[in-house]
Amino acid sequence: MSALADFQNSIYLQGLGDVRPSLPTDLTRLEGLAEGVLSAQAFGYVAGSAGSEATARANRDAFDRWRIVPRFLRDVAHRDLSVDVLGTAMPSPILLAPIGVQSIFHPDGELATARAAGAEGVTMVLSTASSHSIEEVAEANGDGAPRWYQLYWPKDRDLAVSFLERAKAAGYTALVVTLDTFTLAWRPRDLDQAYLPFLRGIGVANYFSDPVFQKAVGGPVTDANRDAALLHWVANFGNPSLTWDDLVFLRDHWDGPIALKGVQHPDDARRAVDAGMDGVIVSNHGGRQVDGAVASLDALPGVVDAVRDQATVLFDSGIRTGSDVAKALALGAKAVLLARPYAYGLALGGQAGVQHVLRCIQAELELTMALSGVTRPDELSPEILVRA
Ligand SMILES: Cc1cc2nc3c(=O)[nH]c(=O)nc-3n(C[C@H](O)[C@H](O)[C@H](O)COP(=O)(O)O)c2cc1C
Ligand SMILES: CC(C)CC(=O)C(=O)O
Repeated sequence: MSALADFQNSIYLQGLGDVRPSLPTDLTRLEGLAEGVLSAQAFGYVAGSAGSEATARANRDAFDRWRIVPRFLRDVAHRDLSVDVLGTAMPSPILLAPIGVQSIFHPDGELATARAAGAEGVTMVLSTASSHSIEEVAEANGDGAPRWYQLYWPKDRDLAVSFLERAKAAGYTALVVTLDTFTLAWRPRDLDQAYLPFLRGIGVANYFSDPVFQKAVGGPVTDANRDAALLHWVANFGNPSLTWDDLVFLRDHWDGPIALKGVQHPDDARRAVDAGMDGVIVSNHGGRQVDGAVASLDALPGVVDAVRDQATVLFDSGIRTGSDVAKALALGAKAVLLARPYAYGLALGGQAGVQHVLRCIQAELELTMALSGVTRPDELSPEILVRA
Protein backbone atom coordinates (compact mmCIF):
# COMPACT_ATOMS: atom_id res chain seq x y z
CA MET A 1 0.00 0.00 0.00
CA SER A 2 1.08 3.59 -0.35
CA ALA A 3 0.36 6.91 1.28
CA LEU A 4 -2.11 7.65 -1.51
CA ALA A 5 -4.51 4.83 -0.63
CA ASP A 6 -3.91 5.40 3.10
CA PHE A 7 -6.20 8.39 2.59
CA GLN A 8 -9.06 5.91 2.26
CA ASN A 9 -8.19 4.31 5.61
CA SER A 10 -7.87 7.68 7.29
CA ILE A 11 -11.43 8.55 6.24
CA TYR A 12 -12.83 5.30 7.68
CA LEU A 13 -10.87 5.80 10.89
CA GLN A 14 -12.15 9.36 11.31
CA GLY A 15 -15.62 7.88 11.09
CA LEU A 16 -14.99 6.15 14.43
CA GLY A 17 -14.96 9.65 15.93
CA ASP A 18 -18.06 10.57 13.91
CA VAL A 19 -16.07 12.77 11.53
CA ARG A 20 -16.99 12.63 7.85
CA PRO A 21 -15.34 14.23 4.82
CA SER A 22 -16.66 17.74 4.36
CA LEU A 23 -16.77 17.27 0.58
CA PRO A 24 -18.02 14.28 -1.42
CA THR A 25 -15.47 11.62 -2.33
CA ASP A 26 -17.27 11.05 -5.66
CA LEU A 27 -15.73 13.98 -7.52
CA THR A 28 -18.49 13.97 -10.14
CA ARG A 29 -20.76 15.44 -7.45
CA LEU A 30 -18.64 18.57 -6.99
CA GLU A 31 -20.01 20.44 -9.99
CA GLY A 32 -23.56 20.43 -8.61
CA LEU A 33 -22.36 21.63 -5.23
CA ALA A 34 -20.16 24.32 -6.77
CA GLU A 35 -23.18 25.70 -8.59
CA GLY A 36 -24.67 26.41 -5.18
CA VAL A 37 -21.75 28.56 -3.99
CA LEU A 38 -20.67 30.36 -7.16
CA SER A 39 -22.25 33.35 -8.87
CA ALA A 40 -24.20 32.42 -12.01
CA GLN A 41 -21.49 34.09 -14.07
CA ALA A 42 -18.56 32.27 -12.46
CA PHE A 43 -20.37 28.93 -12.60
CA GLY A 44 -21.30 29.46 -16.24
CA TYR A 45 -17.70 30.32 -17.04
CA VAL A 46 -16.20 27.15 -15.52
CA ALA A 47 -18.93 24.63 -16.29
CA GLY A 48 -19.72 25.96 -19.75
CA SER A 49 -18.21 24.85 -23.03
CA ALA A 50 -18.43 25.86 -26.66
CA GLY A 51 -21.64 25.88 -28.69
CA SER A 52 -24.15 23.17 -27.86
CA GLU A 53 -21.51 21.57 -25.57
CA ALA A 54 -21.58 18.41 -27.71
CA THR A 55 -17.82 17.95 -27.39
CA ALA A 56 -17.89 18.38 -23.63
CA ARG A 57 -20.43 15.56 -23.47
CA ALA A 58 -18.46 13.51 -26.01
CA ASN A 59 -15.39 13.77 -23.77
CA ARG A 60 -17.27 12.01 -20.98
CA ASP A 61 -19.04 9.52 -23.26
CA ALA A 62 -15.68 8.41 -24.64
CA PHE A 63 -14.59 7.33 -21.16
CA ASP A 64 -17.82 5.39 -20.70
CA ARG A 65 -17.23 3.46 -23.91
CA TRP A 66 -14.06 1.90 -22.47
CA ARG A 67 -14.34 -0.57 -19.60
CA ILE A 68 -11.59 -2.01 -17.44
CA VAL A 69 -11.25 -5.79 -17.15
CA PRO A 70 -9.87 -6.55 -13.66
CA ARG A 71 -7.20 -9.22 -13.23
CA PHE A 72 -6.26 -10.99 -9.98
CA LEU A 73 -3.58 -13.04 -8.16
CA ARG A 74 -0.77 -10.83 -9.43
CA ASP A 75 0.81 -9.68 -6.15
CA VAL A 76 -0.22 -6.04 -5.97
CA ALA A 77 0.92 -5.57 -2.37
CA HIS A 78 3.49 -2.92 -3.30
CA ARG A 79 2.22 -0.11 -5.45
CA ASP A 80 4.19 2.83 -6.79
CA LEU A 81 2.37 5.53 -8.73
CA SER A 82 5.36 7.84 -9.08
CA VAL A 83 6.43 8.97 -12.55
CA ASP A 84 8.97 11.27 -14.14
CA VAL A 85 7.40 13.60 -16.67
CA LEU A 86 9.59 15.94 -18.71
CA GLY A 87 12.21 15.90 -15.97
CA THR A 88 9.77 16.48 -13.10
CA ALA A 89 9.40 13.81 -10.41
CA MET A 90 5.72 13.32 -9.55
CA PRO A 91 3.99 11.25 -6.85
CA SER A 92 1.37 10.15 -9.38
CA PRO A 93 0.65 10.68 -13.08
CA ILE A 94 -1.69 13.60 -12.33
CA LEU A 95 -0.95 17.32 -12.78
CA LEU A 96 -3.17 20.33 -12.17
CA ALA A 97 -4.18 21.72 -15.57
CA PRO A 98 -3.79 25.42 -16.30
CA ILE A 99 -7.01 27.17 -15.32
CA GLY A 100 -7.11 30.95 -15.59
CA VAL A 101 -9.06 33.51 -13.54
CA GLN A 102 -9.23 31.38 -10.41
CA SER A 103 -10.18 34.31 -8.18
CA ILE A 104 -13.70 34.03 -9.60
CA PHE A 105 -13.92 30.69 -7.76
CA HIS A 106 -12.27 31.69 -4.47
CA PRO A 107 -10.72 34.93 -3.20
CA ASP A 108 -7.30 33.25 -2.87
CA GLY A 109 -7.55 31.86 -6.41
CA GLU A 110 -4.30 30.41 -7.74
CA LEU A 111 -2.56 31.08 -4.41
CA ALA A 112 -4.78 28.47 -2.72
CA THR A 113 -4.26 26.05 -5.60
CA ALA A 114 -0.49 26.56 -5.45
CA ARG A 115 -0.46 25.91 -1.70
CA ALA A 116 -2.52 22.76 -2.18
CA ALA A 117 -0.30 21.51 -4.99
CA GLY A 118 2.83 22.29 -2.97
CA ALA A 119 1.48 20.46 0.07
CA GLU A 120 0.66 17.37 -2.00
CA GLY A 121 3.82 17.49 -4.11
CA VAL A 122 1.66 17.66 -7.24
CA THR A 123 2.80 19.73 -10.22
CA MET A 124 0.70 22.79 -10.91
CA VAL A 125 0.61 24.28 -14.39
CA LEU A 126 0.08 28.01 -13.97
CA SER A 127 -1.97 29.80 -16.62
CA THR A 128 -0.82 33.01 -18.27
CA ALA A 129 -4.38 34.21 -17.57
CA SER A 130 -4.03 33.83 -13.79
CA SER A 131 -5.53 36.24 -11.30
CA HIS A 132 -2.27 36.30 -9.31
CA SER A 133 1.15 36.87 -10.82
CA ILE A 134 3.77 34.28 -11.81
CA GLU A 135 5.92 35.38 -8.84
CA GLU A 136 3.12 35.44 -6.24
CA VAL A 137 1.98 31.96 -7.23
CA ALA A 138 5.55 30.62 -7.09
CA GLU A 139 5.91 31.96 -3.57
CA ALA A 140 2.64 30.34 -2.47
CA ASN A 141 3.68 27.09 -4.15
CA GLY A 142 6.87 27.01 -2.08
CA ASP A 143 10.59 26.54 -2.59
CA GLY A 144 11.34 23.33 -4.44
CA ALA A 145 7.69 22.57 -5.23
CA PRO A 146 7.33 21.39 -8.85
CA ARG A 147 5.64 23.91 -11.14
CA TRP A 148 5.21 24.41 -14.86
CA TYR A 149 4.13 27.51 -16.77
CA GLN A 150 1.45 27.68 -19.48
CA LEU A 151 1.92 30.29 -22.17
CA TYR A 152 -0.79 32.10 -24.04
CA TRP A 153 1.51 33.38 -26.73
CA PRO A 154 0.78 37.11 -27.13
CA LYS A 155 1.23 39.08 -30.34
CA ASP A 156 3.97 41.20 -28.78
CA ARG A 157 7.08 39.00 -28.91
CA ASP A 158 8.89 41.03 -26.26
CA LEU A 159 5.98 40.38 -23.91
CA ALA A 160 6.18 36.64 -24.64
CA VAL A 161 9.91 36.65 -23.87
CA SER A 162 9.28 38.60 -20.68
CA PHE A 163 6.70 35.99 -19.53
CA LEU A 164 9.19 33.20 -20.23
CA GLU A 165 12.00 34.95 -18.39
CA ARG A 166 9.79 35.66 -15.39
CA ALA A 167 8.59 32.05 -15.29
CA LYS A 168 12.13 30.71 -15.48
CA ALA A 169 13.33 33.05 -12.74
CA ALA A 170 10.42 32.01 -10.51
CA GLY A 171 11.26 28.30 -10.76
CA TYR A 172 8.78 27.00 -13.36
CA THR A 173 10.69 24.19 -15.05
CA ALA A 174 8.61 23.18 -18.08
CA LEU A 175 6.60 25.20 -20.57
CA VAL A 176 3.13 24.31 -21.82
CA VAL A 177 2.10 26.23 -24.93
CA THR A 178 -1.63 26.22 -25.56
CA LEU A 179 -2.43 26.15 -29.28
CA ASP A 180 -6.20 25.92 -29.29
CA THR A 181 -7.20 29.21 -27.68
CA PHE A 182 -5.61 32.04 -29.64
CA THR A 183 -9.14 33.39 -29.64
CA LEU A 184 -12.18 32.55 -27.55
CA ALA A 185 -14.68 30.23 -29.15
CA TRP A 186 -18.45 30.72 -29.26
CA ARG A 187 -19.41 30.17 -25.62
CA PRO A 188 -23.15 30.65 -25.17
CA ARG A 189 -23.24 30.51 -21.37
CA ASP A 190 -20.83 33.46 -21.19
CA LEU A 191 -22.40 35.27 -24.15
CA ASP A 192 -25.88 34.98 -22.68
CA GLN A 193 -24.64 36.64 -19.48
CA ALA A 194 -22.40 39.07 -21.40
CA TYR A 195 -19.62 37.89 -19.10
CA LEU A 196 -15.89 37.93 -19.79
CA PRO A 197 -13.76 38.07 -16.60
CA PHE A 198 -10.80 39.73 -18.34
CA LEU A 199 -12.78 42.81 -19.29
CA ARG A 200 -13.55 43.17 -15.58
CA GLY A 201 -9.83 43.12 -14.79
CA ILE A 202 -9.69 39.46 -13.66
CA GLY A 203 -7.03 37.18 -15.16
CA VAL A 204 -4.74 39.97 -16.31
CA ALA A 205 -2.32 39.98 -13.35
CA ASN A 206 0.62 38.73 -15.40
CA TYR A 207 0.05 41.37 -18.04
CA PHE A 208 -0.51 44.34 -15.75
CA SER A 209 2.56 43.43 -13.64
CA ASP A 210 4.83 43.03 -16.66
CA PRO A 211 7.41 45.73 -17.49
CA VAL A 212 7.01 45.19 -21.26
CA PHE A 213 3.22 45.48 -21.01
CA GLN A 214 3.50 48.54 -18.76
CA LYS A 215 5.85 50.25 -21.19
CA ALA A 216 3.34 49.68 -23.98
CA VAL A 217 0.53 51.32 -22.00
CA GLY A 218 2.57 54.28 -20.78
CA GLY A 219 3.50 53.04 -17.29
CA PRO A 220 2.05 51.06 -14.40
CA VAL A 221 -1.67 50.40 -14.77
CA THR A 222 -3.73 52.88 -12.76
CA ASP A 223 -7.29 54.16 -13.01
CA ALA A 224 -6.06 56.64 -15.62
CA ASN A 225 -4.82 54.08 -18.18
CA ARG A 226 -6.86 51.05 -17.11
CA ASP A 227 -9.23 51.07 -20.08
CA ALA A 228 -6.30 51.47 -22.46
CA ALA A 229 -4.55 48.58 -20.70
CA LEU A 230 -7.59 46.33 -21.09
CA LEU A 231 -7.87 47.22 -24.78
CA HIS A 232 -4.15 46.49 -25.19
CA TRP A 233 -4.77 43.10 -23.55
CA VAL A 234 -7.62 42.37 -25.98
CA ALA A 235 -5.46 43.30 -28.95
CA ASN A 236 -2.48 41.28 -27.73
CA PHE A 237 -3.87 38.20 -26.02
CA GLY A 238 -3.56 35.74 -28.91
CA ASN A 239 -1.93 35.60 -32.30
CA PRO A 240 -3.90 33.82 -35.05
CA SER A 241 -1.02 34.32 -37.51
CA LEU A 242 1.35 31.90 -35.79
CA THR A 243 2.61 28.88 -37.77
CA TRP A 244 4.75 25.85 -37.02
CA ASP A 245 7.82 27.84 -38.10
CA ASP A 246 7.34 30.18 -35.15
CA LEU A 247 8.15 27.40 -32.70
CA VAL A 248 11.84 28.05 -33.38
CA PHE A 249 11.37 31.33 -31.52
CA LEU A 250 10.11 29.50 -28.45
CA ARG A 251 12.92 26.97 -28.56
CA ASP A 252 15.38 29.88 -28.68
CA HIS A 253 13.87 31.53 -25.62
CA TRP A 254 13.12 28.58 -23.36
CA ASP A 255 15.85 26.12 -22.46
CA GLY A 256 13.64 23.62 -20.58
CA PRO A 257 11.12 21.10 -21.89
CA ILE A 258 8.20 22.37 -24.00
CA ALA A 259 4.84 20.62 -24.48
CA LEU A 260 2.18 21.76 -26.97
CA LYS A 261 -1.34 21.65 -25.52
CA GLY A 262 -4.40 21.11 -27.70
CA VAL A 263 -3.00 18.55 -30.14
CA GLN A 264 -5.69 16.31 -31.65
CA HIS A 265 -4.40 15.22 -35.06
CA PRO A 266 -1.56 12.69 -35.51
CA ASP A 267 0.04 14.91 -38.18
CA ASP A 268 0.14 17.85 -35.76
CA ALA A 269 1.78 15.57 -33.21
CA ARG A 270 4.41 14.60 -35.79
CA ARG A 271 5.00 18.26 -36.62
CA ALA A 272 5.50 18.98 -32.93
CA VAL A 273 8.19 16.29 -32.81
CA ASP A 274 9.80 17.68 -35.97
CA ALA A 275 9.83 21.14 -34.38
CA GLY A 276 11.83 19.77 -31.45
CA MET A 277 9.01 19.81 -28.93
CA ASP A 278 9.42 17.49 -25.94
CA GLY A 279 5.76 16.72 -25.39
CA VAL A 280 2.22 17.08 -26.67
CA ILE A 281 -0.93 17.33 -24.60
CA VAL A 282 -3.91 15.71 -26.26
CA SER A 283 -6.72 18.07 -25.29
CA ASN A 284 -9.76 19.78 -26.73
CA HIS A 285 -9.77 22.33 -23.92
CA GLY A 286 -12.61 20.51 -22.21
CA GLY A 287 -14.88 21.10 -25.22
CA ARG A 288 -14.57 24.86 -24.68
CA GLN A 289 -13.22 25.66 -28.15
CA VAL A 290 -14.51 23.61 -31.12
CA ASP A 291 -18.04 22.35 -30.54
CA GLY A 292 -18.39 19.12 -32.48
CA ALA A 293 -14.70 18.31 -32.15
CA VAL A 294 -13.57 14.74 -31.64
CA ALA A 295 -13.63 13.51 -28.04
CA SER A 296 -10.16 13.96 -26.61
CA LEU A 297 -9.90 10.31 -25.50
CA ASP A 298 -10.78 9.17 -29.03
CA ALA A 299 -7.94 11.31 -30.41
CA LEU A 300 -5.39 9.91 -27.96
CA PRO A 301 -4.45 6.54 -29.57
CA GLY A 302 -3.73 8.14 -32.97
CA VAL A 303 -1.43 10.72 -31.41
CA VAL A 304 0.34 8.09 -29.30
CA ASP A 305 0.88 6.03 -32.41
CA ALA A 306 2.24 8.98 -34.36
CA VAL A 307 4.64 10.14 -31.67
CA ARG A 308 5.87 6.75 -30.40
CA ASP A 309 8.91 7.31 -28.15
CA GLN A 310 9.89 10.61 -29.71
CA ALA A 311 7.94 12.83 -27.30
CA THR A 312 5.93 12.57 -24.10
CA VAL A 313 2.17 12.35 -24.60
CA LEU A 314 -0.04 13.86 -21.90
CA PHE A 315 -3.82 14.01 -21.87
CA ASP A 316 -6.72 16.12 -20.63
CA SER A 317 -10.43 16.81 -21.22
CA GLY A 318 -12.94 14.77 -19.29
CA ILE A 319 -10.86 13.37 -16.41
CA ARG A 320 -13.17 13.11 -13.39
CA THR A 321 -12.21 9.90 -11.56
CA GLY A 322 -9.27 7.64 -10.80
CA SER A 323 -10.54 5.10 -13.30
CA ASP A 324 -10.61 7.80 -16.00
CA VAL A 325 -6.91 8.35 -15.31
CA ALA A 326 -6.26 4.60 -15.60
CA LYS A 327 -8.07 4.50 -18.95
CA ALA A 328 -6.14 7.44 -20.40
CA LEU A 329 -2.86 5.90 -19.27
CA ALA A 330 -3.87 2.53 -20.69
CA LEU A 331 -4.45 4.25 -24.04
CA GLY A 332 -0.93 5.64 -24.00
CA ALA A 333 -0.80 8.88 -22.01
CA LYS A 334 2.16 9.23 -19.68
CA ALA A 335 0.17 11.44 -17.30
CA VAL A 336 -3.05 13.45 -17.24
CA LEU A 337 -4.04 17.00 -16.39
CA LEU A 338 -6.94 17.33 -13.99
CA ALA A 339 -9.00 20.47 -14.60
CA ARG A 340 -12.61 21.33 -13.69
CA PRO A 341 -12.85 19.05 -10.61
CA TYR A 342 -10.13 20.98 -8.82
CA ALA A 343 -11.72 24.31 -9.74
CA TYR A 344 -14.88 23.03 -8.04
CA GLY A 345 -12.81 21.88 -5.05
CA LEU A 346 -11.32 25.37 -4.89
CA ALA A 347 -14.77 26.96 -5.01
CA LEU A 348 -16.07 24.69 -2.26
CA GLY A 349 -13.13 24.60 0.12
CA GLY A 350 -10.21 26.76 -0.99
CA GLN A 351 -6.81 25.12 -0.49
CA ALA A 352 -8.34 22.27 1.53
CA GLY A 353 -10.87 21.66 -1.23
CA VAL A 354 -8.14 21.30 -3.85
CA GLN A 355 -6.19 18.97 -1.56
CA HIS A 356 -9.31 16.89 -1.03
CA VAL A 357 -9.75 16.51 -4.78
CA LEU A 358 -6.11 15.54 -5.26
CA ARG A 359 -6.16 12.99 -2.46
CA CYS A 360 -9.40 11.41 -3.66
CA ILE A 361 -8.40 11.02 -7.28
CA GLN A 362 -4.92 9.70 -6.49
CA ALA A 363 -6.26 7.18 -3.95
CA GLU A 364 -8.98 6.11 -6.36
CA LEU A 365 -6.43 5.64 -9.14
CA GLU A 366 -4.21 3.51 -6.93
CA LEU A 367 -7.09 1.32 -5.77
CA THR A 368 -8.44 0.96 -9.32
CA MET A 369 -5.01 -0.12 -10.54
CA ALA A 370 -4.41 -2.58 -7.70
CA LEU A 371 -7.87 -4.11 -8.11
CA SER A 372 -7.12 -4.47 -11.82
CA GLY A 373 -3.84 -6.28 -11.18
CA VAL A 374 -1.53 -3.33 -11.87
CA THR A 375 1.08 -1.81 -9.53
CA ARG A 376 2.78 0.86 -11.67
CA PRO A 377 1.50 3.37 -14.24
CA ASP A 378 3.75 1.97 -16.97
CA GLU A 379 2.03 -1.42 -16.60
CA LEU A 380 -1.25 0.07 -17.83
CA SER A 381 -1.85 -0.90 -21.47
CA PRO A 382 -4.81 -1.35 -23.83
CA GLU A 383 -4.88 -4.98 -22.66
CA ILE A 384 -6.74 -3.95 -19.50
CA LEU A 385 -9.56 -2.36 -21.56
CA VAL A 386 -12.49 -3.57 -23.63
CA ARG A 387 -15.02 -1.58 -25.64
CA ALA A 388 -18.33 -1.31 -23.78
C1 LIG B 1 -12.43 27.90 -16.21
C2 LIG B 1 -11.39 27.31 -17.10
C3 LIG B 1 -10.28 28.08 -17.41
C4 LIG B 1 -9.27 27.53 -18.20
N1 LIG B 1 -8.15 28.28 -18.45
C5 LIG B 1 -7.15 27.74 -19.18
C6 LIG B 1 -5.96 28.47 -19.38
O1 LIG B 1 -5.81 29.57 -18.90
N2 LIG B 1 -5.01 27.90 -20.14
C7 LIG B 1 -5.14 26.64 -20.72
O2 LIG B 1 -4.26 26.17 -21.42
N3 LIG B 1 -6.28 25.94 -20.52
C8 LIG B 1 -7.26 26.45 -19.76
N4 LIG B 1 -8.40 25.71 -19.54
C9 LIG B 1 -8.50 24.35 -20.13
C10 LIG B 1 -7.95 23.29 -19.15
O3 LIG B 1 -6.57 23.40 -18.99
C11 LIG B 1 -8.26 21.88 -19.67
O4 LIG B 1 -7.71 21.71 -20.96
C12 LIG B 1 -9.76 21.56 -19.74
O5 LIG B 1 -10.48 22.18 -18.71
C13 LIG B 1 -9.94 20.05 -19.68
O6 LIG B 1 -11.31 19.71 -19.66
P1 LIG B 1 -12.06 19.20 -18.33
O7 LIG B 1 -11.96 20.27 -17.32
O8 LIG B 1 -13.46 18.98 -18.78
O9 LIG B 1 -11.38 17.94 -17.90
C14 LIG B 1 -9.40 26.23 -18.74
C15 LIG B 1 -10.53 25.46 -18.42
C16 LIG B 1 -11.51 25.99 -17.60
C17 LIG B 1 -12.69 25.12 -17.25
C1 LIG C 1 -9.40 32.22 -22.70
C2 LIG C 1 -8.41 31.98 -21.65
C3 LIG C 1 -7.75 33.22 -21.22
C4 LIG C 1 -8.94 31.16 -20.53
C5 LIG C 1 -9.28 29.79 -21.01
O1 LIG C 1 -8.44 29.09 -21.49
C6 LIG C 1 -10.62 29.31 -20.93
O2 LIG C 1 -11.49 29.99 -20.40
O3 LIG C 1 -10.87 28.19 -21.43
